Amino acid sequence: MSRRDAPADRNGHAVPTDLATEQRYVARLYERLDTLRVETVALRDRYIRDSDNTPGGRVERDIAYARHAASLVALTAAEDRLCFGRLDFTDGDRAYIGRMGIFDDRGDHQQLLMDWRAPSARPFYVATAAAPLGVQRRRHLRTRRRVVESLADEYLDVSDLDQADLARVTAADPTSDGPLLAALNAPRTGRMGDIVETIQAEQDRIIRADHRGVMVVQGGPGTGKTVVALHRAAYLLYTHREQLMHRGVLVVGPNETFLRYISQVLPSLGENAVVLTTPGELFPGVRATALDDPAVAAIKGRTSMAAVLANAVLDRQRMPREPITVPFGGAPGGALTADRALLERAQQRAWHSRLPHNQARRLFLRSVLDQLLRQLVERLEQGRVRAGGESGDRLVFTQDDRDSLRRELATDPAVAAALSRVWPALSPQQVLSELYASPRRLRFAAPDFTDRQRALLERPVAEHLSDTVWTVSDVPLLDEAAELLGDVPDAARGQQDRERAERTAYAQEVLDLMDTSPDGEGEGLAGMLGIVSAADLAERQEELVSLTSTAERAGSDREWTFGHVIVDEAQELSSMAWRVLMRRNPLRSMTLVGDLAQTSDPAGAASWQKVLRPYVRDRWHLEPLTVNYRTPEEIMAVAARVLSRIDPRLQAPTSVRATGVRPWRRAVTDPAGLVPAVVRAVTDEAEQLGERQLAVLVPDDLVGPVRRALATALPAATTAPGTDLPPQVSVLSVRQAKGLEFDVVVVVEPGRMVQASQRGWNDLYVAVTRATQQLGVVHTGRVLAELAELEPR
Ligand SMILES: Nc1ncnc2c1ncn2[C@@H]1O[C@H](COP(=O)(O)OP(=O)(O)OP(=O)(O)O)[C@@H](O)[C@H]1O
Repeated sequence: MSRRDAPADRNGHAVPTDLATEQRYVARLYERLDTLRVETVALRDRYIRDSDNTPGGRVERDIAYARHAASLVALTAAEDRLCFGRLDFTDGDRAYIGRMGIFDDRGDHQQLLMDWRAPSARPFYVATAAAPLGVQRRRHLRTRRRVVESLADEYLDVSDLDQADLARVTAADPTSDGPLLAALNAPRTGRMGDIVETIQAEQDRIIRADHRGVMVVQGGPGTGKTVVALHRAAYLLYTHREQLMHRGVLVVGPNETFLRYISQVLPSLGENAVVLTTPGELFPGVRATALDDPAVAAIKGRTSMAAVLANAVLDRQRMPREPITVPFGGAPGGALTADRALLERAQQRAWHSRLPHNQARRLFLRSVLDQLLRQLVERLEQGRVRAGGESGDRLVFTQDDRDSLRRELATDPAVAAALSRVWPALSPQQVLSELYASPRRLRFAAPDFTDRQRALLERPVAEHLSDTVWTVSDVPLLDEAAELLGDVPDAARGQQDRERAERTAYAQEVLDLMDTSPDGEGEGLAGMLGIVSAADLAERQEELVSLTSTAERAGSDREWTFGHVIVDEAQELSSMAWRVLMRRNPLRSMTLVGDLAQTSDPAGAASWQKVLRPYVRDRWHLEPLTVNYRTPEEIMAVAARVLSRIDPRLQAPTSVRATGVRPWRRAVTDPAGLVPAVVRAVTDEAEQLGERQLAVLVPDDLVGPVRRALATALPAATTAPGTDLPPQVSVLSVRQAKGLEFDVVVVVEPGRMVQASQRGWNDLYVAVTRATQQLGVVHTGRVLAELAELEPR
């Protein structure tokens, strides 16, 4: 394969005519994009103006609005670097590749631009000189604000070129980086960008793989796992749009900082039917960010917690030994009695149904009421008292009498109060917080745990349930409890929950209609949809779009199941968290990306096989990624030594580039001088930072002190620029830095990182692989042998 960086003459100078030709073509594409935008806005607005104000008309308008608004988002997203490639085939054909498909509106509606995800665009990513797939030349176009700035050509098949062309081709600029290296060397912005222009062949294979089944993408740091997973989401939504738009794609990332970091990738690819979430948000209504101590997290993450929760619910179905007095004014003596035998009969009936707790409760209560009614009738009969009649006559109850007595029993608040504690309606939050708060309940639910393990789970109950601080490890337990409890009856729900359920139901109906009724007939929905009045519709349109978006619906519905699930940093999830994700994706259509060598969570994975076997046995496949696009060779050599401490058999990924800059280390003799030394080192680096981003990665307990010291020394650099972007210099723990990258990284006290937990070497491996350009280490005491070769400063 031969590469040139610009259309060059014999001396390697750009050929202006090529640029001018491409500029003309690109201008035409933008002209068409502008027209499409104007047309879409007009269509969208016409629906608002012209639709009639009947319920059916309103539904049709809402749906059309949502559709056109989504198209507009995609058209707007395509603006930046709309066209970035061209393929010239040996048979004379030519295709331009870009962010979306665009067709001519004249003549035979020829395709002007091919979506990068289309099957015919594939050679742009995978054709090589050895397997050119009919491609003679691959051209990369670099554009900025609609202007073509440069071109880079690769000739895959030179056999048909004439002498002049061949001379041009071989006059490549040997110092040229090519589009991939140019992208990798560019300063980081604090947000991940898309890579549609430079997807590599091994990545393309993963992005376009069949969506059915479970695929695990295992690769070392910087091999593009995250970025590939996101492009795969965009590819799947394009290829299986009908199927996936409706159910949506779920992307799970380790924390909110990470989600912010990747948040622009899919919108820049024009895709919005994706729900981005963290493991702490998988249970609707709870947004957990707090972390348990590692020992507690390890216990909460075990599969055996599923049995503990089942027992905890069973505990709430246990019958009291002593009979219960049920006050009822209509009974002789003013009360009935529910003894153990009566209650156990009702319990058996409820268990027999195999329904979840809250649904089975209805059967339980029904059975108790039936038996109480029988008792009441018997006692009334035995009392031989007939209302208004003489004593001594036998009382005869008709079916109507019985029905009305039953109604009285069922609606009597005193009866309800007496029975409410026997098989109570429960929310997951109640079950879990009351379990943690009671050593007795814990003993019943976790008989196989040691006293110490149970003690680790103990926690006092908050004054109000809504004040409970849930941890990330609690979330799968809440979900598990919800599974065992079934729908929480309205009385046990909070106001917010109720509102959310209503909004979800509304949006779902609108969406169902989009699916099944193109002419917008929706008379059955008339009442419900009346909540969107014609008068305030204009202002509510945006809200409606978000209501009908997959994210809103799926985020508020625990039973929502996704068309495809992508998990990033998948090695960090506990066994209990996997159970939640599998429930959200019964089809088992999943892409899991991770690196077992980077596992730091105490409940995280040590083997993919172990994680997946319970759900898919061996029906999953592994795709390795082996090239590191982030970390230069010099830093990777350090990382490889750290990796060998985790497992000497593991192979670090190969860096795609070198920078010539050696990583450095600075030893601090007096531990009290550590923070000032970090400040000095970072200040030195900051002077040469320019536009670049720097991160200081520290042990957890140093986050506060180092952050404060740097905020004083470098106030401007450590303040977020007011936009959504992070500050130029950030101080993070390793856990917070997971999945992120920075131009320059300073690692503080690696020795302490290693000792901080059982997976300390994994943490250090993550820390030293975050930099795209330079790595420095500041340490007290003796340097770790693995870092001894860093250049002393
Ligand atoms: N084909 C590509 N073209 C341009 N940049 C790429 C390409 N592949 C990967 N990159 C870049 O390499 C960097 C690392 O990618 P990414 O964060 O996806 O790696 P990762 O495997 O998820 O890393 P980690 O395991 O450390 O989180 C990112 O900046 C990404 O944009």
